[in-house]
Amino acid sequence: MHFMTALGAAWQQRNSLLCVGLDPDPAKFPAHLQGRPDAILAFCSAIVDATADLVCCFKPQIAYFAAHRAEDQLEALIEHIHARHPGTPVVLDAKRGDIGSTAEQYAVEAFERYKADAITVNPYMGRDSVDPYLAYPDKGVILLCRTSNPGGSDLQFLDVGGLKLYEHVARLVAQDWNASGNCGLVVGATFPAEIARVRELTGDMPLLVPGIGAQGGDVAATLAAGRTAAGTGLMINSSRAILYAGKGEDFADAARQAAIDTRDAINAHR
Ligand SMILES: O=c1ccn([C@@H]2O[C@H](COP(=O)(O)O)[C@@H](O)[C@H]2O)c(=O)[nH]1
Repeated sequence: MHFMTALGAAWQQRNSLLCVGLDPDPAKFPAHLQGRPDAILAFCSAIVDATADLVCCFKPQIAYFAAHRAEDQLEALIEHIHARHPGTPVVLDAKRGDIGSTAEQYAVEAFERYKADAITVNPYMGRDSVDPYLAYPDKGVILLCRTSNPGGSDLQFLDVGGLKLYEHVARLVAQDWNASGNCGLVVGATFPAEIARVRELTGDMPLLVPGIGAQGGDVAATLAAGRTAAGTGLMINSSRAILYAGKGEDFADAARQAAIDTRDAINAHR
């Protein structure tokens, strides 16, 4: 199924714009999982099973798996999501960016090895570095635009001929790169004014919005700036605030409650 079709269905059927980010840090795992060789998979699967009915997508961040030589557990986790929670899109947060021949390998890794439904990509090496991902028309290609970190302003706020660089990226992607209708953009919840500007430039393009929860982004301002007329258009990510809501054996129940609270806080402003 096309990523955008699956995302649209998840928004409607789950009545949720919440994306749960899967950033497993073994140092923060509850004691009973510590030391298990499959701890990352066990932790993430429990979070997924506890929250799947509350989300429009999951976003595993590849660094948290690769850093612990746990790519096999990432593969198994995505297989688990597709098998147990069909119709739940998986956005692989990899922020890839390289010349075309290398990008082809990254695209195979994301879409064929991991079977992700979408990937985050850094657009700053230009169109030919993104084409290998766009060549999979059913897969989502979510390009960094206005990132949530303070240092994002160093480059993304530069003036490039009357527009800020992030505005240029938003317009370029919306008007040129999105021929297959499979592009989205990353815009941080920490910058609601820029969410509004990106929404203005891109129509109803889906926006992946990290930065609520641990980074302190404002939910109400995010919704006011970024929701579409249909009250959707956003994948609002929270990772640490949900994953580590509890520290004990009931960590998945605590994560579920945190996800319910976050989904409801988002829905209160749709
Ligand atoms: O601009 C960006 C792009 C990506 N991220 C990623 O989102 C999550 C945020 O985690 P929290 O614990 O909810 O802060 C993480 O995987 C980042 O790599 C981002 O924060 N900002």
